[in-house]
Amino acid sequence: MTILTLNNIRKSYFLGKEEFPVLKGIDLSFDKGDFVSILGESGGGKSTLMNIIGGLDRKYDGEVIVNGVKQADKKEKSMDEYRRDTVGFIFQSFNLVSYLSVLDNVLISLKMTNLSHKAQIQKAEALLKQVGLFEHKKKNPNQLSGGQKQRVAIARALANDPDIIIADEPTGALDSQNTQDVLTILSDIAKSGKTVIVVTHSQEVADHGTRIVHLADGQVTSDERIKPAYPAVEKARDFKTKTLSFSAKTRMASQHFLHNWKQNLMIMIGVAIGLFSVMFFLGLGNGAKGYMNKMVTDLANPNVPLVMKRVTEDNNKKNDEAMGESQQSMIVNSEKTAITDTLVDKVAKLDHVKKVEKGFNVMPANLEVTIGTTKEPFRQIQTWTDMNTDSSLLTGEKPGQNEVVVTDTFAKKWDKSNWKKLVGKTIHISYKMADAAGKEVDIAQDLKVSGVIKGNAATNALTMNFKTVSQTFKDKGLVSEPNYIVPTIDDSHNVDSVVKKIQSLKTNGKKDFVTFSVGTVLEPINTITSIVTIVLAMIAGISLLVSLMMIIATTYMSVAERTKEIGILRALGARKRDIRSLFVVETIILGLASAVLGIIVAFIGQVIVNSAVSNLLDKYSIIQVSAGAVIGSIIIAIIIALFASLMPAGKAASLNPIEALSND
Ligand SMILES: Nc1ncnc2c1ncn2[C@@H]1O[C@H](COP(=O)(O)OP(=O)(O)OP(=O)(O)O)[C@@H](O)[C@H]1O
Repeated sequence: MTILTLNNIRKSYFLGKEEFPVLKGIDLSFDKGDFVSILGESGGGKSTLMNIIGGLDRKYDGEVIVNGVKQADKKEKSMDEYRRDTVGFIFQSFNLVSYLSVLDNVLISLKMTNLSHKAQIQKAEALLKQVGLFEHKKKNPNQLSGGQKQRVAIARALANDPDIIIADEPTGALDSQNTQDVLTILSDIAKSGKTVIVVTHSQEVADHGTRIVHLADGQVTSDERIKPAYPAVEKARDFKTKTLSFSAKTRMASQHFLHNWKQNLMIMIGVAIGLFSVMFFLGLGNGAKGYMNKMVTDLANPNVPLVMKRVTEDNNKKNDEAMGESQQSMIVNSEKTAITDTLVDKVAKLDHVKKVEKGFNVMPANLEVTIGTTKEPFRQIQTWTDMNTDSSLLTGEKPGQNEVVVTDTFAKKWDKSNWKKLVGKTIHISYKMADAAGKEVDIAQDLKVSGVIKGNAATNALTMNFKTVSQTFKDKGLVSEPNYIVPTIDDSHNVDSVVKKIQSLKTNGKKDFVTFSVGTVLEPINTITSIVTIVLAMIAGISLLVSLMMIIATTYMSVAERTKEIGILRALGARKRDIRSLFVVETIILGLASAVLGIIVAFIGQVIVNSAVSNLLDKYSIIQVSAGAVIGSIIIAIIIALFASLMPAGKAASLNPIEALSND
């Protein structure tokens, strides 16, 4: 019963335009249960013919008819399917995959079937029993003798239960005992109804078969039957072949990754250093920004902007320019800067404004504080509002009615060591203010010290509550309306929008207010920190480019080293894209492993640095690696790996299987 027919097969190789005909019209047919030896002189075209029969070579003229079906389109896909389904290869040099165990080598073929994982293992073990190697299933090919290797290769060729077994000099590398063993197995295969086609130089091998075909100079010179073909056995296959599954490819890729662990570890360290540095610098930027923000917001509440009367006549002036003029005018408490209740209401009615506090900030002439023999000039009188935070108090409390908060400079001048005792004492304050008409008014009052804040040479202020100041001014006939107000905003996210609204409030077409918030101070700090952080992270990121090159180079090297393996996989029926994904998946595993290593090192580094500088920064964590940076580095690692694998994996996929198999 014919399984394979070759009709007028012709094949030439070309060197430039010169044609070298190798097969010059081969007509042969092969029966089921036949053990055919193809004998011939070296260079006669035997291997070329085998490559055509095995579906590795598509560039020939003539017809190959398998099971009555002509190989018509000779497309890559149908040839892959043909190799997977119909033929099994046995090579002179065994061609086992070195990093896979004996069992896994047999399983490669079975991974291209729809058998369950368990059934695949059972079948692989049964095949290994059949060739007498079950006990060696866990060994690696390099732990086997030549004869044993060839028996593994036979088990692998039989795994898909193919109709045709093609063996190219299967005993060429074996001693006589192993040759006998292999020939017996091949005969048994033929007896099981399969067609065995063996290319050989050896008459001994040829005599073992049922038929000998002589090939010389690209033609069949004799076709001799020694014995009848073994009877065909009709046995339906209980599974189907299919393409290599993704999980099988991932498993193979991870097996190679582990096999090559030393080289991979080096690359991983390289990539991890890059990722670690990027994460570390971003973390430092985060921490530094957080620390500076904390410092500033500890001093002043960011949710409470300062609102002053806009005094400039020019509506187009930007807020920051207009503010200078308002601050100048505030020094003397004039009607120009007074914020009337109507204006206060306008702000209070805005959305997200919880409450509005009134405040004063003035710079009276001859402002002086006396207690006992201690006399100290001050610069400003300001009022305590929500802008001040309780944490700014070194001791004591915020000022109540007829109370005042002084600076530690003053308190220490009074008593260097017991300065805190100033709280509760009464101090005498005197200063001069000009009234609306410009006439000087003398003010003198005794107030109780309620607390002490850190002195600030620039402001050097006495802090009272609004009512205390306003009442004093009212009693003296001075402007008693606040010269600034502080709205408290419900949520920090709304500060910007409320501030913008306040800046655009108008009376009779003229803008009412200018504003100042800590947020505006923080903005440039944050911008600069972000820029510095990004620049540092980018510099660190350059090492990632180096890693990229490193991965590309090593993957190319790996493709070169594994050329033979690629040929074997193609011969077993793996598609181009399976080869590509093997390399891509392995590089992605490498990228992910590097990211994990980088992340672990970054977190260890974070703990070490943070605890080292903890005392300097008041227990603040200066390195703060964010979840975003962690996720980002995983993504970067995957992108680098993907990018690095594209070209080498493409090269691997496009290798010609015949050339790959003949690679030494
Ligand atoms: N890729 C190729 N390009 C050009 N010529 C080739 C190529 N492959 C094989 N040939 C030539 O084709 C002829 C047949 O080679 P082939 O390998 O089929 O011979 P063979 O009978 O298998 O020889 P051997 O017994 O030594 O393996 C040889 O002359 C060889 O030089």
